[in-house]
Order: sequence, then C-alpha cells, then structure tokens
Amino acid sequence: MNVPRGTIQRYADLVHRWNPRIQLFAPSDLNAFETRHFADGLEPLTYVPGGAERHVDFGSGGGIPLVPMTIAMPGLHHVGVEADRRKAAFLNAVARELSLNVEIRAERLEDLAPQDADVVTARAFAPLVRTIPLLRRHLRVGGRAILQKGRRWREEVEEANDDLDAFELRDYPTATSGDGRILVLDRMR
Ligand SMILES: C[S@@+](CC[C@H](N)C(=O)[O-])C[C@H]1O[C@@H](n2cnc3c(N)ncnc32)[C@H](O)[C@@H]1O
Repeated sequence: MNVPRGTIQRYADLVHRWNPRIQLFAPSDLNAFETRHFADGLEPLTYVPGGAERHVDFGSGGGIPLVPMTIAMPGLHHVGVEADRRKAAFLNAVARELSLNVEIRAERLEDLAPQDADVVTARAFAPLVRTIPLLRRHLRVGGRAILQKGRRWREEVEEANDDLDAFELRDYPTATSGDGRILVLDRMR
C-alpha cells in the first residue's frame, strides 16, 4: 500500500504532541510508531470486501486502524466511534490537519444509532463476547467485521462460542503484531 511518507509523518507528529496529555499509545511504543502502529492499521485493508461503502471503526482511540484506512481507502465513508471525548478531539484534529474525509462520533457504541455498516473494524477494543452484541447493532446482515486481536484470541473465540451463531468466522496471521490474530466475521443473519 502506497501511503505518502509525509502524511504518516504529520500523523506521527500529532500523536507525539498529544500523547503526553491523553496517553493515546504507550510511550515506550512511540519511537516505532510507523512500524508498530501505522503498519498494523493497514492490515485490515486486505480483508475489506469489494463493494463496501460504509466503514465503522469501534473504539478508535489514537486512530488505529481508522486513520491508515481512511488515508488508504478515500472512497469509503469512514466513521470512527470513540467514547472518550479527549481522544475524539484528537481524532478530529488529525482529520482537520490531514484533510481526511472521516466522521468522528464521540459516543458510546451502545448509545449510537445503528450504523448499518458494510465493514466494521476494531483493534484492541473489547473481548468478543462484548463486541458481538455491538456488531449485531451496527454491522448489516451480509457485512464483515475485521477484528485485530492480541494473544488471547483463541480463549475469546471459545468464550464467545454460542454468540457466534450468526457469523462465519475465519482467523488469519498478522505480520505486524506477533502472536496476535486477525479475526474475520461475516454476518450471515
Ligand atoms: C485500547 S483502546 C484501542 C484504541 C485503538 N483502536 C488502538 O488500537 O490504538 C480502546 C478504545 O475503545 C474506547 N471504547 C471502549 N469502549 C467503548 C464503547 N463502548 N464505545 C465507544 N468507545 C469505546 C476506549 O475509550 C478506548 O479509547
């Protein structure tokens, strides 16, 4: 994926400027922002189905994967949902300074009107058992969720078992986050 280096640098500069105040990322990770975080935010692109129009990112925080995906796929309508108002203000600042076409909703997903998304992403968001009811609310039938999970992904899948009835689940390795995994859930009904 060809993302202009200047754009990544401007995003990284904003992260460095805001991070001491609102801790968007662990300070120890910030030196490797481009390889540790930005690259991670490009991984879901491979799994976005053709024809998708509306993308909703759950718990966008510092903007991964929302910001890389918005830069790389400007043709989609992107919505970032972040309950923490300070983080949502940061995301709005990124959108303004990088001229990104993204809508930021400073709300809890539980309170947000159903989004009818074609694609939902979430990275380091919440266990599957907590995420699935939110997918039922915001992901349309026939749509796809792309979830970036840490090393506990297998336990999360086992724990969610019955709740996964309405979804077809596949898992994929990730090049950028060690023993994490990408879970792709297609909503069947
Ligand atoms: C661990 S952070 C991950 C942020 C980002 N996706 C990343 O990987 O860097 C999880 C974020 O989800 C937000 N969040 C948690 N529960 C939420 C909810 N119910 N509705 C909206 N945002 C929520 C938190 O405020 C937090 O910023």
